[in-house]
Amino acid sequence: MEIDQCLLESLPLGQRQRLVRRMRCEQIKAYYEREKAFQRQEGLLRRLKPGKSPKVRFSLGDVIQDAIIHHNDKEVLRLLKEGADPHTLVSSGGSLLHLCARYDNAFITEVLIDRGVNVNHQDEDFWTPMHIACACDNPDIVLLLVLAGANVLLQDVNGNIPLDYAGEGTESSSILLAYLDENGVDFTSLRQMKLQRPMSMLADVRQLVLAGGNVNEKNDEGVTLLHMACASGYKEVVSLILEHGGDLNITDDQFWTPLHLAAKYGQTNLVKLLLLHQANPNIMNCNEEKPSDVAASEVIEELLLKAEVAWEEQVKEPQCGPGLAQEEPYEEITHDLPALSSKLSPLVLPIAKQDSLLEKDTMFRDASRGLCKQQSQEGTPESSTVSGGSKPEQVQLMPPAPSDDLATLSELNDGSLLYEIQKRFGSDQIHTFIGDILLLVNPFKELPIYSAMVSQLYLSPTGQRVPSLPPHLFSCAERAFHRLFQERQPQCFILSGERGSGKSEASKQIVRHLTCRASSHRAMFDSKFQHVNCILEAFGHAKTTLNALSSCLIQYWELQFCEREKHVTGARIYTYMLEKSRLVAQPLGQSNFLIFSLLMDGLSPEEKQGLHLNNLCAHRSCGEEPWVA
Ligand SMILES: Nc1ncnc2c1ncn2[C@@H]1O[C@H](COP(=O)(O)OP(=O)(O)OP(=O)(O)O)[C@@H](O)[C@H]1O
Repeated sequence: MEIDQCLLESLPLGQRQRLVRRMRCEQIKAYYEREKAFQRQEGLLRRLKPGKSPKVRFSLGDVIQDAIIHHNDKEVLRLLKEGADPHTLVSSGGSLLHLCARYDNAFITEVLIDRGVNVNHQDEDFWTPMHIACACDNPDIVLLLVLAGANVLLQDVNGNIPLDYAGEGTESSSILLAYLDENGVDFTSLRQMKLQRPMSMLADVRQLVLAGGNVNEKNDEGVTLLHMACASGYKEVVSLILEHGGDLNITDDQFWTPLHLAAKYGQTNLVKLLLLHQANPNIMNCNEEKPSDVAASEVIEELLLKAEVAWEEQVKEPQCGPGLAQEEPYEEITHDLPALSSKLSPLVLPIAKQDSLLEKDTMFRDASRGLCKQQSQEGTPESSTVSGGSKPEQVQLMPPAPSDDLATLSELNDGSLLYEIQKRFGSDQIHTFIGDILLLVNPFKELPIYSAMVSQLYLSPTGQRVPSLPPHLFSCAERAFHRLFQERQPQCFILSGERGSGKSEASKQIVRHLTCRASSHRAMFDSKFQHVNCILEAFGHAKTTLNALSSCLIQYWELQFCEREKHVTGARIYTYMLEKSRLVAQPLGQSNFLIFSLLMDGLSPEEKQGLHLNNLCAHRSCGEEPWVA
């Protein structure tokens, strides 16, 4: 609408105003129409470009691993065509063939062999694909590898050949035995071959000694020849090193002595030999464990405990002379080493995690034994509530899975996240990492995953996640604990979720785990926390429609730590923001603070009478809800 300025000025004021208002309205209308048209155009463009939403991109190497694991063979072929490298290495240092062997993917095994992938590639633990195929008893893969010319005599880090992992009577072992037989390899020569490793180490050490070398030389991690020989059970090498000034009590960077390693790896005779040479059984490693704490068998543990006592006595009265050496001459102990736990067979874990699982398995046993010991020593009622009885605690922890950290999933959208969480929940995996955040789904049932023994398992010297253990609240507690010292900043946990989602339970577990760090005062802390929780729950919790024990207060816990020894030394609790209004008015279907119901349940009729609490219905502030104990 165009208006001549002179004409406008000549008009009376009222007319002028009306005209200008009309002009404005038309301008605004035009503006809205333009905007609408613009938005329509934008929407159309967006629909025409559906791929524009932000997406996480993974390398071809990552995607092909996932496709192999899930037997998505077409996808593997497509990725190889797109340029994915068939020689890609996986996290354990193994090849894609290792993955195929583990997940029984025969089709892709053939494809990779055709593409020239090294069938004898060894991962960090020197496992070849054949080792894995045998351990998982995947005979198709064993056969394909044999036909492809794989070397069936390659030894892993423990000197085991694939046949050592093939269960007796399995198809995999039959294939290998037939193959070895055809090639004229008998068991005597196999045994000789297994002896080669200690023999070559013995020859190397002899040469070193002859050349005047130092047998106590350490590598980058502080490990000496004696550590290696003890862990592997090479007795002659150990004897030779000891003859030439080997330091029995030398520690590596993690403060492990040769005795620790011999004990941990079940080398009974070496434990005995080292003790006879006066190895100190009381040295602690970085986890504050003595060799007896990491012993792989009861025989070893007994030997070490006896030696500890003898050592202490000798320190007190040096004239008594060496304990064990005088009492018993060295004799070989011929007993079977503890077999791999059934947890490792059938193999459900990436091979690189086997050793750490074995380690954890030993820890499970140690922790339960240690706990029983602790209970019998303490014998207090509080200590028995920590683990609930003298028999070893039941622990149910799942093996690590790709979905442990949802941030690493190749497909990230609402659907895939929900699917994974539901799947995990179905197998009682209530904890899941999403990057650094821990997601916890309330199971509404007791799971054996919060015991003191599990706490022990999650203790970590650095606060890093332990790859062989599944996501857990205790991992987060460990991280915070270590960051406290690394960053010298107070740490806090933000527990967020709707009513009844499990925040209070989670905070209790975190505090309980951190008290594991309280060293010798642990039982005292546990008992104090239980008492504090009773009081908090009584005065700060009430029944709501979603939660029979809903917290109506905000709590603030403060734990104090000793910096030098990294132990919890004290704890204080402040209670902030009590929902005081609940005292006089409760929402529909909810009750007052639990202390009232506890009073009603606990008081004798006389006491009730004294407090005029005879007729519950007479007290308006008690609400209509029945009392909850
Ligand atoms: N990790 C868990 N394992 C087993 N049961 C759990 C767990 N977490 C919570 N629960 C169950 O769910 C109930 C409610 O949990 P909790 O009181 O911790 O929730 P909340 O988030 O603190 O609720 P509110 O916000 O109402 O205080 C608990 O009484 C317990 O029965």
